[in-house]
Amino acid sequence: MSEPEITRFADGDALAQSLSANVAGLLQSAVDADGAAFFAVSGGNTPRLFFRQLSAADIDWKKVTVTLVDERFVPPSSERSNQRLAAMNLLQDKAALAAFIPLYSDGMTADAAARDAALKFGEIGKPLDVAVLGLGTDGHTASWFPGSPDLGMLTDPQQGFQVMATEAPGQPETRLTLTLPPLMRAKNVILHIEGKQKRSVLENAMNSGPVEELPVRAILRRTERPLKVYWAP
Ligand SMILES: O=C(O)[C@H](O)[C@@H](O)[C@H](O)[C@H](O)COP(=O)(O)O
Repeated sequence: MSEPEITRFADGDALAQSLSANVAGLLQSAVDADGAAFFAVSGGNTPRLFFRQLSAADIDWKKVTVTLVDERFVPPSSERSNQRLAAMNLLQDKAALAAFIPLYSDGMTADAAARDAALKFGEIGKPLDVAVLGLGTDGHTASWFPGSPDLGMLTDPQQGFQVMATEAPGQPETRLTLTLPPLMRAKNVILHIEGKQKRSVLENAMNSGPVEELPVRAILRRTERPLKVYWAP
C-alpha cells in the first residue's frame, strides 16, 4: 500500500482554490491526451466551495463527463440529492457545458438504475480520470458504510459491478454507489476532508485494521497511484 500524500491547507477557502485548480488541470490534461475526461464527485456538505470554484475554471468542459461517486436514491428535486448538489454548485458557469451521468433514474428500481448508470459508464470507454472522495466520521467513503450487509461486495476488488444499490444502518434512504474497482482504477483519486475529527479518522484508517471497521481503508489500500489527501482543519 502506498502512503497517501497529505497536503494541509490553512482553511477551506485555500483548500478549495488549490483543489479546483489542480482538478481543472487534471481534467484538461485528460482532454488534451484522450479527447475526453471522466470525473466523479462526492456529495455531502464538504465539496460545495470546491464545486463553486471549479465551475469557473476555463477548461474544455464540453469534453468532460461528470458523474457521482454515490447518491441517495431520491429524485433530483430532493434536498438530499447529490445530483441536485452537483447541479446547483458544480454544473454552473463554465462547467454548465459538461455532460452529466446521474446515478438516480426516475421510474427505475435502485438496482435497475445502478445497471443503467454502469452501462453509460461503459459507453465512456475509459476509466475515471479524477475521483474526489469525501469521508464520514464513521470512516465511510462513497456509500460504503460500516455495518452495511453489502460492504464486502462493495469493496471487493474483483467483483464486476461498477455501480451497486446498497442499504446501510442509519441511512434514511437506499444508496447507489460506485464500488471499489472503478475507484481503484481511477487515474487520480483525491480525498477531500475538513476538520480535525476527519483527520484523526484518516490517521486511524491508515493503520492496520479491518475494512469493515473503517471502509475508507478499502481505497487507501488499493489505489494504483498514491491517493492525494486535501485537508484543512
Ligand atoms: O452522499 C454522501 O453523503 C457523500 O457522498 C458521502 O460519502 C460524503 O462524502 C461523506 O458522508 C462526507 O459528507 P460531509 O462532506 O457532509 O461530511
